Amino acid sequence: MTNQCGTSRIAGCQFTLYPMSDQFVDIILSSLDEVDSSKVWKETDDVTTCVRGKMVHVFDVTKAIFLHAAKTGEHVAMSGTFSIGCPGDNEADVYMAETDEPMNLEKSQTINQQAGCKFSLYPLGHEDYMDKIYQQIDLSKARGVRVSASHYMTRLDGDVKDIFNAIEEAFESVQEEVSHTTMTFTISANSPSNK
Ligand SMILES: Cc1ncc(C[n+]2csc(CCO)c2C)c(N)n1
Repeated sequence: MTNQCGTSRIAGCQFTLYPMSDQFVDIILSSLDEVDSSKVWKETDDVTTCVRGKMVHVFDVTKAIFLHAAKTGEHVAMSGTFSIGCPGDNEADVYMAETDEPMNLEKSQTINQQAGCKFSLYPLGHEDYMDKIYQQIDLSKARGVRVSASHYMTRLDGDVKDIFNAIEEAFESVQEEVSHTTMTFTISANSPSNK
C-alpha cells in the first residue's frame, strides 16, 4: 500500500478550552473532572489537554468536555487537533483493549447547546487530498448541521452534538482511506456576537 505512514490505529486529540470568564480556572478544571475519561489516556498541562485511545472515546471525551464548559452559559471556545495513524504515536501506554461503549454519551445527549465550528481536514501524503476533503464537505450537508465555506476551513453551525458527530464522521471516513490524517477545529458557544 502506498502512503501508509503507520499501522497504529490509536487516535488522539490535543485541545485547549478558552472560557471567556473570570471563572475560567473552575470552568476548565470542573469540565475536565466531570467527564468520564476512564477509557482514554489523558494528560493536562498549562497549555493543553491531550486524550489518546480508540477514536470513539477520543471524540466522546472531547465533545463531553466542551459541552460541560458550554452549559455554564459562559462564552467558551475550544481549539484542537485530532490525529490518527501518526508514525510517532505508540500503543504501549494506551488502553486500546477498551470496549467501544462511549462513557459520556448518555449525559452528553441531555445537553442542548448551539455552536459555530470551523474545521479543516488534512489527509497526509495523498496527491488527491482535495478530492477527499470535498467528499467530506459534501457529506457534512446531510449531517444535521448548516455548512458554509470559509477560507482554509469549513464552517458548521448547529447543535454541539451534531457538529461533533459531523466532524467525527468526516475524520472517520478520511482515515479509512488515508492512514495518517489530522483535523483541526475551533468551536465556540454562547458568543455575545450572536445575541
Ligand atoms: C482543556 C484544557 N486543558 C488545559 C488548559 C490549560 N489551562 C489554562 S488555565 C488552566 C487551569 C488552571 O491551571 C489550565 C489547565 C486549558 N485551557 N484547556
